[in-house]
Amino acid sequence: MEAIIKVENLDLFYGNNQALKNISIDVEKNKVTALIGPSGCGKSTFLRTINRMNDLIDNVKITGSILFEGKDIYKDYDVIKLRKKIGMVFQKPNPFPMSVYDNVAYGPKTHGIKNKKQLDEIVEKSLKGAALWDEVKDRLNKSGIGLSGGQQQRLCIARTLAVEPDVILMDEPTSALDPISTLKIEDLIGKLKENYTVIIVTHNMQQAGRISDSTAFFLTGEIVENGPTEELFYKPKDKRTEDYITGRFG
Ligand SMILES: Nc1ncnc2c1ncn2[C@@H]1O[C@H](COP(=O)(O)OP(=O)(O)OP(=O)(O)O)[C@@H](O)[C@H]1O
Repeated sequence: MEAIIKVENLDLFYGNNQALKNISIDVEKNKVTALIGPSGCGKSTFLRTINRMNDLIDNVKITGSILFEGKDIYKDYDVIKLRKKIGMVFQKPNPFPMSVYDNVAYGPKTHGIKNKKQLDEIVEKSLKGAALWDEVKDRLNKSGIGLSGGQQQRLCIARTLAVEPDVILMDEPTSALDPISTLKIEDLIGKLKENYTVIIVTHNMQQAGRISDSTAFFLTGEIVENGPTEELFYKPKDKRTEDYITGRFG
């Protein structure tokens, strides 16, 4: 297996409150890794450490290391460059209040691409990559906010793809969506892993089972167990994992 991200002995404190405890995990390239666990166990906090989103929060202290392609993201990386390589999709679709086209072209433009033909190509490729092109190709100049919730979330995925990341972090990307839109995003995630590495926080264990190759089970800031999704679901090594996946708590 090829690990694109290696997390070693990661601790994170919000003030005096330790939210992540000695997290170590290898994330495999071109796979989907799901992060599961009860509310407040640190899944989102962990996801945010991977593209340094916690840097924006006061009073956060992080020790240990996260290596991305062998480089320490807290020491050897410029944060803007890092976020270009490691993109993020949030729980609630958050398109910018601008046209569908401009939503997708925004990232490449900020990274210096000005040529209209090149931008057109990026927009089309990204919308196709997010399985949205056919639905919006005739309304590229209409507002992104006018799309349905599921389309908005795919637009946000297209926006992320437009800057050609290697890794896509997703924080409960379907929790605000109806079942049909959810299945579309799940199908899409299955396709995305051909070209990208996906790490997804989900509350929905069926979803983790359906879409992920590996799963990490978090509990009170620690990873109790992680490994191939089937093993974790059907042959958990730790009693706490078994209790959680069989619905005994959480
Ligand atoms: N900005 C913050 N400042 C202080 N404490 C925080 C902050 N964000 C999260 N926490 C705390 O860190 C712990 C982990 O929270 P986090 O949101 O990472 O958990 P989670 O597993 O993603 O939960 P959920 O599934 O409910 O989203 C919680 O105790 C939470 O209260």
